[in-house]
Amino acid sequence: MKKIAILGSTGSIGTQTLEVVRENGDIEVLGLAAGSNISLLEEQIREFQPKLVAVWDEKKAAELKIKVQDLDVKIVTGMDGLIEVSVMEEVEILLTAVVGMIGIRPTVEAIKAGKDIALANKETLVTAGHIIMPLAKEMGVSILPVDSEHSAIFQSLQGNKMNSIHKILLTASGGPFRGKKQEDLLNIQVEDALKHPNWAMGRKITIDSSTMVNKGLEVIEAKWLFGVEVDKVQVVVQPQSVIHSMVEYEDGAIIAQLGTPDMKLPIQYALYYPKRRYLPGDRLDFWRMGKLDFEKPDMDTFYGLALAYEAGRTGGSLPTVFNAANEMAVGQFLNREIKYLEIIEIIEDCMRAHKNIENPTLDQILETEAETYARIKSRR
Ligand SMILES: NC(=O)C1=CN([C@@H]2O[C@H](COP(=O)(O)OP(=O)(O)OC[C@H]3O[C@@H](n4cnc5c(N)ncnc54)[C@H](OP(=O)(O)O)[C@@H]3O)[C@@H](O)[C@H]2O)C=CC1
Ligand SMILES: CC(=O)[C@@H](O)[C@H](O)COP(=O)(O)O
Ligand SMILES: [Mn+2]
Repeated sequence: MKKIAILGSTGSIGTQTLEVVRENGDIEVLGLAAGSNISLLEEQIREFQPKLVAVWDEKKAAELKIKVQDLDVKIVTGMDGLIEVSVMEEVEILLTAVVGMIGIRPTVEAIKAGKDIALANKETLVTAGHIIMPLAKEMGVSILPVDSEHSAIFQSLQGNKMNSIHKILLTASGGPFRGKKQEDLLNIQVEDALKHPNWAMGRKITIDSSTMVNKGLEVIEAKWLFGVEVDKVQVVVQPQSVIHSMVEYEDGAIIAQLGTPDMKLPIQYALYYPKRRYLPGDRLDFWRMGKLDFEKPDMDTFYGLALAYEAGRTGGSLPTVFNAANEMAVGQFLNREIKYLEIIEIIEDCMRAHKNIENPTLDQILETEAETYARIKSRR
């Protein structure tokens, strides 16, 4: 039995991970963590019987304790709780699927404790990749990508350890507003932005896909996972989301991973790497698929992507500003406090105001996050 813990078990990736666990039957879930959805957590506890469960919200944790008092499970709270789950002694792989840079400290502590990381939580790598990747190397642990594009790149790199990457071709759906111009986006409502053309995902990443900030975060994520400069990562809009990403080698050969849009494949690949296992679900049918399209991203309209390249190229604390500003601005948009186009205006404003720190420590990253939040709050 493989032993895992999951941060963000009640979310889109977390629940799909538990489906993979259920379908395979040979993975033991020792720890779970979530924010506040205790009704789903109770169901998960009853089905998977973890030893330790972290709930961010203290009141909800107290309610959950009462609900599961008939079971042998310890409930912990807050950041200490998240970390306790992340470093559980018997856990081999920690799947990180919390949303946002809240995942940094648990991920760092898990690596220090020698756990392999199946990483969906891209914001952690975007902001702290310069700490996480060398630490993982030092500790001899693997960072296994779960994000679909990075899993595709990782799969396309298998058997090519001796060959250097000429270019990464990172595919993008283009989101629900592909082909639109700034003036078309003036009155976009939350419901419009939450309609992703191909993927069913959590709310924050769905908004990020619509602004193409998701692709920007993924460019920086690729920089850290695959050790390439951001300018070697070319974004290719592939509206059908059939080609999940590609690697071009020095001889011009391009190797890609294709499939239906189903996150269970990258999740399962990360959990069983390097083995492939049977996965139920739809297969690509080339006779019925229709045509595949390819486009250049419109970085004038979706200039959050251009800002991400700038942040990734500059490095230091600027990617933290890019990410933190986006996290808060997306939250405000989802709460209907700001207009859609303000998301990117806020990111740019925060980036322009920031004095970059070249090689920030963990504390400096968290201070930069707090300063960015304070700047955004002072706008109103
Ligand atoms: N969904 C997808 O298909 C993909 C997602 N990703 C990445 O994976 C990550 C998760 O995304 P997704 O599953 O869509 O997000 P969701 O919003 O669906 O889920 C987020 C999860 O994190 C939990 N959570 C939130 N805040 C805290 C906290 N403070 N402490 C503990 N748990 C917390 C939530 O708990 P609760 O429900 O109780 O609030 C929930 O379990 C993101 O970084 C995203 O970018 C990457 C590729 C694809
Ligand atoms: C499923 C996944 O990995 C998401 O990050 C997805 O790729 C979002 O799609 P776009 O950002 O390309 O619209
Ligand atoms: Mn992705």
